[in-house]
Amino acid sequence: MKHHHFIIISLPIQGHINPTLQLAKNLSRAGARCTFVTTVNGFRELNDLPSIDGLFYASISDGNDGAAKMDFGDYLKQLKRVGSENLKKLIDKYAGDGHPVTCLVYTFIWPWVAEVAREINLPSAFLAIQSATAFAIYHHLFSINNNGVYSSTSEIELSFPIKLPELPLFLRDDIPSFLLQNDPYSSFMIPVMREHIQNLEHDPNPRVLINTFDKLEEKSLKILDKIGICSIGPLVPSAFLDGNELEDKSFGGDLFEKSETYCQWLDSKPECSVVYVAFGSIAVVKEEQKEEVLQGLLESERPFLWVIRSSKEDDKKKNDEIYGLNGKGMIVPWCSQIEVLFHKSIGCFVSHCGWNSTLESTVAGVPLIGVPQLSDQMTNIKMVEEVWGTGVRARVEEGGGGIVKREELKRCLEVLMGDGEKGNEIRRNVKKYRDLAMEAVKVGGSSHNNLNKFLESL
Ligand SMILES: O=c1ccn([C@@H]2O[C@H](COP(=O)(O)OP(=O)(O)O[C@H]3O[C@H](CO)[C@@H](O)[C@H](O)[C@H]3O)[C@@H](O)[C@H]2O)c(=O)[nH]1
Repeated sequence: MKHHHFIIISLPIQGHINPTLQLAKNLSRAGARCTFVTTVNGFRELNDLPSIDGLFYASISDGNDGAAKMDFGDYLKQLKRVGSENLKKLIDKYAGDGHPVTCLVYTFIWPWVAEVAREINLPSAFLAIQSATAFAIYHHLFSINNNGVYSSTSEIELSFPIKLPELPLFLRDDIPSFLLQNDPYSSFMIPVMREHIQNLEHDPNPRVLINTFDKLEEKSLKILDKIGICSIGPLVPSAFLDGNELEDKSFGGDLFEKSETYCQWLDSKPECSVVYVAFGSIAVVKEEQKEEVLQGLLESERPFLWVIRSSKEDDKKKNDEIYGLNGKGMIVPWCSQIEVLFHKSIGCFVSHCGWNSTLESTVAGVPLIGVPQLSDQMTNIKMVEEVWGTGVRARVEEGGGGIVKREELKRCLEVLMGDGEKGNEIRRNVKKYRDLAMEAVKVGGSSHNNLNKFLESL
């Protein structure tokens, strides 16, 4: 194999860092040199960075090293302006040090990295860290070649349902929320996604690596064939895929401090009895929603482990005081989610359905109850419920302010953890997709082969 040096670049957001860093680990293990890059400010926050031969770390300034509060739209413009100059300097530095960079890999929000690569004559690859289905929707709306409705402007009202070959019909509630003009993120996410898709369309040799696997999203991947997509997922620590307990047991690069106390508590619970609840690293869950979840969990009388983000020990104590759990459940500020999902006591995952959480529950074989909050989470739960049959979406009542009520959560828990036929069917599907995920990543599997083909193509 040619000696590669990849720069792999990610925003310091947990849902972006985890798959990106995992790809860097996988490429390093395959013999390449990889430098994982994020912003100066983000880099300071990262804990437990993995130490692996061939894996290095660096940061570039985005012009906001003091992390001053900024409008996100303005921040993205600054990131492009300052970040592209600093990225070029970093690449020059490595050339001078005798480690010339051979490929730039970038994730969501960094579309301009492809332009930097073109300018200095390097290949680049886009690492898509959401589902192929969400990506197929972006492609449908933004593609110039397909005359997408958002390809030149976002002023046009979308009409529903959105039809994509061989996929279910997508209604307003099923597409990534920032594609709707009244969404608070739409004004900057729509231009960014347009830039991503159209950059790939203008590239004579586009390369897209996506964190999914063929058998999970065959039909969505087929739609994306023309932009050089190949599935290389699930990107999760290898110990959970090959059963080698000794190495690679966590993503590393945590932005939040993990609690240490929950493992023993989980060990004390019967198999498949615990409800794990977590809403990822971005969504701010409304107090009213938290109260409904809490009451639903308490009334369902099942033990639960709930992540309520907070980095301070004080806040953790406060949580316990506020919620008065009396040992019925446990609230932690952060945990190693992948380890929790693989714990034998976990019976179901109440999730916002971020793409990483959705994939991790698939690999761990844990059924999902979706309480989507924003972004691609709506699309993910639609696929979970209607295509894969690996979970259910908790419904909100009309006029209910978008809040899932306690009765609905109890109903879903009964479906997934009770012994009815629907629950049995969901558990069978979960097992099927877990096995297919394991097949995809093993030597000779589709994701394993695709990563090798990518390396050979450079
Ligand atoms: O206590 C916790 C909670 C979460 N995680 C990890 O944090 C990541 C969370 O990622 P994800 O489930 O994708 O949620 P977000 O962090 O909210 O991710 C954002 O980014 C994703 C990728 O673009 C999108 O799919 C989501 O909708 C978006 O909210 C996962 O790897 C989890 O294992 C932990 O390790 N410990």
